[in-house]
Amino acid sequence: MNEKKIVVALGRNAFGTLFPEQKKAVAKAASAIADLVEERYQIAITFSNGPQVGMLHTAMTEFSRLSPEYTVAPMSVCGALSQGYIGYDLQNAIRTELLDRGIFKPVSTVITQVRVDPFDEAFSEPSKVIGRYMSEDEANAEVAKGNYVVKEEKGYRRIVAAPKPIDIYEIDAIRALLDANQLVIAAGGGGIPVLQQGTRLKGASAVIEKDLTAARMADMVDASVLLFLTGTEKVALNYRKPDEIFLDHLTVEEARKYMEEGQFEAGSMLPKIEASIEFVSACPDRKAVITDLSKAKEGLSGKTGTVITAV
Ligand SMILES: Nc1ncnc2c1ncn2[C@@H]1O[C@H](COP(=O)(O)OP(=O)(O)O)[C@@H](O)[C@H]1O
Ligand SMILES: NC(=O)OP(=O)(O)O
Repeated sequence: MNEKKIVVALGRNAFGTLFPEQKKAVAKAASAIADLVEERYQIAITFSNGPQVGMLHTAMTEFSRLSPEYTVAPMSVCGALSQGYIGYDLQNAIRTELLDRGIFKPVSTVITQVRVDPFDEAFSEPSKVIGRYMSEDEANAEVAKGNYVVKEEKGYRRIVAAPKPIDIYEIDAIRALLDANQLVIAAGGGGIPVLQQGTRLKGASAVIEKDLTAARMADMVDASVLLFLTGTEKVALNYRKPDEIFLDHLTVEEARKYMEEGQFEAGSMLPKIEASIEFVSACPDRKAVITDLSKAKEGLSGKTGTVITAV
């Protein structure tokens, strides 16, 4: 048996946003995961939730406006809803894909809480983009409700705080499932952000960057590979410029240098690079791989993707 433990971080293109869209999209992710199961990896999966958590929060807020007997759902609850709803579609799709290939392997989703620091500066500087694009009028309405928005090329988006993940409360359950060679989906959407108050965990109004939680989880289960399945086959320098070049390999030192040069876009490629640096720096045998969702197997075997190693 291949003893390699890997953590796979599935990006937004694995899901789409709306219910039917997501159901269709997860089939592709399920196929990528099944390929890795066939290679006999022990796999923990985490996933994006930015569009969905925004959609759920808007829906729940509107619902409470229309039916005042229902209270507004806090962002942490919407994070939990998104974990359950995306996890459900994903575990179902993976189960079917595996059975169609003649493989029986239990797949489960763990509702996962992640500790954040109440004094994290992110709480006073919202930066995490969630939900769909909005018109200027819709954006103004959000601001009037006390929410934050940012203007992007294609319109306005909501932004929320993205505190750093510190600890994963359900890590023992995740480890136990991995050790039992079961497929585990955990810390979806970066995990539900919680503040520890004695024995109580209080949901925080935030959405954690899932790339950073993926690195935390990969470290805590002592994975040898952290695999980001996203929308690009390789990381680029001079992204989308005439002199764009795609990278096969990055050392931590090179990655830090390019980060300082501003080569990686905030909120998209930058957190993957930061997460990769954090994960591989802790142990020289580890590697992080960034590649396209359709190239999972090739990325892991070193045929494509950008590999990040300590040296
Ligand atoms: N330097 C870069 N090299 C390659 N892709 C980049 C770079 N900077 C930004 N990107 C864009 O970032 C995307 C990945 O970020 P994003 O879609 O936010 O992540 P996720 O797939 O985890 O949801 C890529 O598909 C690509 O379009
Ligand atoms: N939680 C999170 O990082 O989601 P996105 O990848 O969709 O931004």
